[in-house]
Amino acid sequence: MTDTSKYSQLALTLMDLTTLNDDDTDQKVIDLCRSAKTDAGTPAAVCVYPRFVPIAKKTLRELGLDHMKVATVTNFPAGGDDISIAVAETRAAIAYGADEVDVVFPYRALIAGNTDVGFELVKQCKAACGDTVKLKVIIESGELKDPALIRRASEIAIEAGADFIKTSTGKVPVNATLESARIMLEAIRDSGRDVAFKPAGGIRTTEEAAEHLQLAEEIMGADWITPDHYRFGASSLLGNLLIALGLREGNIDKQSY
Ligand SMILES: O=C[C@H](O)COP(=O)(O)O
Repeated sequence: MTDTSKYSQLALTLMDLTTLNDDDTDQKVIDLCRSAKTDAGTPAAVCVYPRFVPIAKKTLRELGLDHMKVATVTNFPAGGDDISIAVAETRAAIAYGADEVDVVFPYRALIAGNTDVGFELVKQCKAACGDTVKLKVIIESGELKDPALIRRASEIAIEAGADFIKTSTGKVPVNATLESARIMLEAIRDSGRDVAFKPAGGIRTTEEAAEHLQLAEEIMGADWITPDHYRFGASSLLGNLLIALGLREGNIDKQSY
């Protein structure tokens, strides 16, 4: 197996196959779920807005893909600092049936020097999730910009109980970069805790996915990279991985998933 095939196959199984668009509909979410059934296996999860969690669960069940998780987003994408709103949205997402909740960290508050609100927001959202629902904390690294702030946000999220730390919403100019990924993976490694990582936003090509995976191998070791520890948040990567695996013909620039 070539490196390209190896990383493409691995990336596919690590993907949170995502649609988070204002014009999402039940049909678009059904089509997204259908696209998850490939000859190379399935992504780890689909990620949709909260109101689409029930249709995603139902569709995956009908497709025989119950093993796939349904993730959703809260406090998204603004990352406001009202803890009660973030917690209420997280509870509502769980009530809809979400297996995983991606909550946006109040990154603007951190930029303004407030470390407490981020800690408390993550802590209370994790308490709402309990042991069964995974909490992924989006630190919005492209807006934090300063490496020290990216490191600090990662540490706060980890200390407050995040199951995953995630780079980005995909809704700001700078999303997942290798530089931010390195800082966040090192924060996970240095914490000594069993916390996972999700680069998200702007990852479209097999080469970009492979570069992220090689970085994770360097910092955490190849054995660490499983769906319990690593996800790609991506809306336009699957088609390119399938082309790289020889399972789909086409031009990578034309892929919708
Ligand atoms: O969490 C996932 C991101 O919103 C997806 O971003 P993307 O559309 O750039 O792949």
